[in-house]
Amino acid sequence: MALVELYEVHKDYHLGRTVVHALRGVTLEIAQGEFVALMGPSGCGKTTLLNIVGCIDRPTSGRVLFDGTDVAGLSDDEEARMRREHIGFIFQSFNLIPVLTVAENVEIPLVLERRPRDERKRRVEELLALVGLSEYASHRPDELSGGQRQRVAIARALVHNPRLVIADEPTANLDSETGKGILEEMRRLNREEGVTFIFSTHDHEVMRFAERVVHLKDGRIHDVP
Ligand SMILES: Nc1ncnc2c1ncn2[C@@H]1O[C@H](COP(=O)(O)OP(=O)(O)OP(=O)(O)O)[C@@H](O)[C@H]1O
Repeated sequence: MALVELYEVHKDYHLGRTVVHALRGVTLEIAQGEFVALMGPSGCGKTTLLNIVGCIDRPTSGRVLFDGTDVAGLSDDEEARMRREHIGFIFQSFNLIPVLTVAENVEIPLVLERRPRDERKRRVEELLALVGLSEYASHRPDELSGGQRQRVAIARALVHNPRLVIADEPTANLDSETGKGILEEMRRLNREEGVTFIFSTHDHEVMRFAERVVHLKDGRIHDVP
């Protein structure tokens, strides 16, 4: 059963009189439990596509279904609830809240879902251990390196057991060993807990971890022989 379905998705951006065709008819299905890498050169539309898959942005034309529901038919509130409960995000620019501690940043999705305090504490500890940041729980993001901040963002994306995690270049700011560890953890969570992952990358090394690679070029999916 497909978790996400895109049919003939186009996305145009208007810059003054110029129209940028960021996506030019993307049809893609992602099944529950898949581990998918989205590869392609800078500017080919990876971030645009991930934002549409994650219901952060809407297409100019075409259809997007999440778990069989046409996203176009949802109100803004319903769409926000779906994102909050079922999707975790990892961005290139970590998007951490600077006045909160590392543990509090990771806890946010659980607070939004009103999970009990004990469960929140346990999950946050588990996730910080998973990304190797247990001893930084009470630090603030500006006391961490870029790589450590991204690992906090990864812990936050996974903490509420989402069905889908969308990661825009999750390893771009990590050294190769740490990046490998993060991908192995993502793959483990994918296998053991059935979380579906789609992540973008430039890095061909990353392809070793993906069970499926989708190649994007000039806003279109293309097959690589
Ligand atoms: N908000 C926007 N307004 C105008 N043009 C945009 C906007 N966002 C993206 N674009 C354009 O759409 C195209 C696709 O951009 P996108 O960020 O999706 O590519 P990408 O493959 O993620 O690139 P990178 O790997 O460098 O992050 C590019 O030509 C970009 O300049």
